[in-house]
Amino acid sequence: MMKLTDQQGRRVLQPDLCVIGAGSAGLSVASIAASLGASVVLIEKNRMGGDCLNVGCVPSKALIAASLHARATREAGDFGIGAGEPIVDFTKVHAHVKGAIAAIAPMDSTERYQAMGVSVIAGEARFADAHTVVAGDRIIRARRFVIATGSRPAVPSIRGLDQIPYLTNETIFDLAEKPAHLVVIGGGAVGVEIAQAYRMLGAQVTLLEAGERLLAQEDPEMAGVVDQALRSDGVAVRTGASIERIEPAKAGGFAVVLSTGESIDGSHLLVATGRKPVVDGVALEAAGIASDASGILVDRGLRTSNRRVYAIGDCAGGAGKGARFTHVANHHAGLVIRNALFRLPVRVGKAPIPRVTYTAPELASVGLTEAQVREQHGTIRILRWAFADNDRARTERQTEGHVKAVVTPRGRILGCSIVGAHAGELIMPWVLAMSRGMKVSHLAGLIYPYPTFSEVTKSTAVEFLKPSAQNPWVRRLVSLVRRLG
Ligand SMILES: Cc1cc2nc3c(=O)[nH]c(=O)nc-3n(C[C@H](O)[C@H](O)[C@H](O)COP(=O)(O)OP(=O)(O)OC[C@H]3O[C@@H](n4cnc5c(N)ncnc54)[C@H](O)[C@@H]3O)c2cc1C
Ligand SMILES: NC(=O)c1ccc[n+]([C@@H]2O[C@H](COP(=O)([O-])OP(=O)(O)OC[C@H]3O[C@@H](n4cnc5c(N)ncnc54)[C@H](O)[C@@H]3O)[C@@H](O)[C@H]2O)c1
Repeated sequence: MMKLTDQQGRRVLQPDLCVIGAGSAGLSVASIAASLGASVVLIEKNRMGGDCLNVGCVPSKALIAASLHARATREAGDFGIGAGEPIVDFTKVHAHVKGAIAAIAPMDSTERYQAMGVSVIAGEARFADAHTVVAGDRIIRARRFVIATGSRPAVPSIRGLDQIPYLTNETIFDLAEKPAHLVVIGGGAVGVEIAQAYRMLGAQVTLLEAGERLLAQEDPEMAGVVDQALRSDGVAVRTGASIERIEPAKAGGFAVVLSTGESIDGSHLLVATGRKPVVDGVALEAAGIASDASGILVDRGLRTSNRRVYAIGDCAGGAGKGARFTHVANHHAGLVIRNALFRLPVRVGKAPIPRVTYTAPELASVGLTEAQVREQHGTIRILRWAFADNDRARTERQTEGHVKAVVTPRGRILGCSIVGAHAGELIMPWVLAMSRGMKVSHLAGLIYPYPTFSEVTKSTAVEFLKPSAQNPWVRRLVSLVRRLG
């Protein structure tokens, strides 16, 4: 990489790629580019690993893992194992969550990236002009820039909220005590995952969702199973909840007052009402980069209004706006590499993107929901298979949930949703089939090991073939062959 100094003696770096933000998106693009021999500068103003490692996927899944152990202890009696109400030490649960972060952190560390040949700069990056980024005393004039500044919690304007010390995903994983009564505002992925985890760990939990149902992006039939699971775990789920105000309670804590006049007292408040892209702090305007509420505006090639600059991951808006997941950030990174380093044309939005909500049972989906399909397609077939009819699920007493696949009459897969144990793992054959244009009959024809949960895929796919068994021609053929001896 070329290094110069400017008139004020500041170092000027001239790498192939300058990446702003070392979260899932930025790290991914930096590591692939470096492995291909490109010179890369990576700038991070806070913690390496971004949200996913520090305040998102990793701590939430570690918390959920602890909560599943608590649940398993409660249910051990069903298997003939003496147990009972688990003793949950919240200090140790907190240590486990932090331990999970610490175990993964070296993978995202400055040291590892520097060893790969990436120049890592700790500091805030700001555009000085269309070709230049400044970070501390460094000036970076890269061939291409990638903005990967992520997203932050979107906090709604509820009267009195600013008077209460509320939690968001940025602070809840620092909690090392049992909340007497956790009130969660927002029934999206963050809200349902954390509400259920704390409930399974023994806390009283109320979940307030303004909409008519939880997990609004998901098929209502499948999200309904998660809703029921939360309720039977003892989470007080309140959909259609309109919050009037929040005020300090006389006995300490706070009271959430609904528009019905009902008041709900709580000790800890989690705000999980969505995310908004980080578009400030980078001086986008200095580089002629447009943004709006959806994020930094990009075209289908993830390029911003400044052709030398891409925006990827949670901060991408326009044609790049969609599901905000770590695997989407990684996918964006791959597209940018192809375009920036190899000049290959790329198009975001083509690949089927799976999504998983890590509740118990998990909810995983890919492609279109039934309602979306009914808007766009004529005749369709819905295939279902219940976990209760899977032998492994029966042996493990995990019979809750089902698979629902939406296919065309010719067997093209338009979408699949699975709610049940290991749904996040079980969705992958459906993702593969959709990505490669395979039909549902291909999934029916595979050999699945017995007894596995993955047989739910075979059973669902075989449902597609069942009407053929009733076909009079098939029956005539069978009787003809029988007569041949
Ligand atoms: C509670 C929770 C649980 C989640 N669980 C999952 C999950 O299970 N699976 C999943 O796929 N996704 C999950 N997500 C979503 C996932 O965390 C995000 O999609 C992912 O982190 C996006 O990566 P990113 O790189 O775009 O942004 P981020 O991870 O937010 O990284 C952006 C980085 O840019 C830095 N930055 C910002 N501005 C500047 C600047 N001017 N200069 C230098 N650095 C800057 C920030 O400090 C940050 O480190 C979860 C999110 C939350 C909140
Ligand atoms: N398992 C995963 O992959 C995972 C887990 C957590 C988060 N995420 C990512 O993070 C994103 C953000 O998650 P999220 O759950 O914060 O947002 P979300 O947008 O998915 O859900 C927010 C919910 O809050 C509700 N809401 C908004 N204002 C409200 C109010 N005043 N009162 C009551 N309810 C209100 C909305 O109706 C909505 O249902 C997700 O879309 C996803 O991309 C992914």
